[in-house]
Amino acid sequence: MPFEITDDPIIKDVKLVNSKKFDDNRGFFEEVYREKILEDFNIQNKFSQVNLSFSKKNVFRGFHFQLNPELQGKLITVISGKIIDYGIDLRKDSKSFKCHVEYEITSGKMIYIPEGFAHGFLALEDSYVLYLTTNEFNQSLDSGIRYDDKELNISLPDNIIISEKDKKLKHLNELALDF
Ligand SMILES: Cc1cn([C@H]2C[C@H](O)[C@@H](COP(=O)(O)OP(=O)(O)O[C@H]3O[C@@H](C)C(=O)[C@@H](O)[C@H]3O)O2)c(=O)[nH]c1=O
Repeated sequence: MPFEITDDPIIKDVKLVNSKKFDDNRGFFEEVYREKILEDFNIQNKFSQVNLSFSKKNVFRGFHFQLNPELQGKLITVISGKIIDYGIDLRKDSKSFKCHVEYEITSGKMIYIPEGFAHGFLALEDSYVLYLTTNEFNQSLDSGIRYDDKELNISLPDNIIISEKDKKLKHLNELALDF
């Protein structure tokens, strides 16, 4: 089995994936995506887009989500560097509504954040982050929550670097969600 896949203990739909790494004197090999195996573990396995971003140490991107009818589930990994990845459950009928997960992700580890979640990450080092999304990007449906919203119970360091766009995001209680 090329992957070890586990559920988050609280928010079961969030999955942690460890890839089997084949090291040899040339370097290493590992699989990033295999349709059938993801399906067996209830990870939505039809992805429409693959993204790569580079973030300098202390950059925070988030907390982002795409609105209906083009929600985005995300399968996230790190090519080099180290991030803390966050997923916030925004599904109104979920027992874990407004709860979040946070995991350190490095090369060889992946996290699946389902549709109906906001997503963000903090770069603990200069980091290349690669992620697949279940729907294509649609700027008119792009949305997000302010990084410092107290309701989220997520405390980020004071020295984070964020985009002008992310500084202007709204608080959770100002957003109309229909997930
Ligand atoms: C996300 C995205 C952005 N863009 C463009 C829009 C903009 O001009 C530029 C930078 O966009 P952003 O500032 O939104 O990039 P960024 O802050 O990295 O946004 C990403 O953050 C992480 C946490 C996610 O979960 C992603 O889904 C996405 O929202 O890239 C695309 O063309 N396609 C895309 O899929």
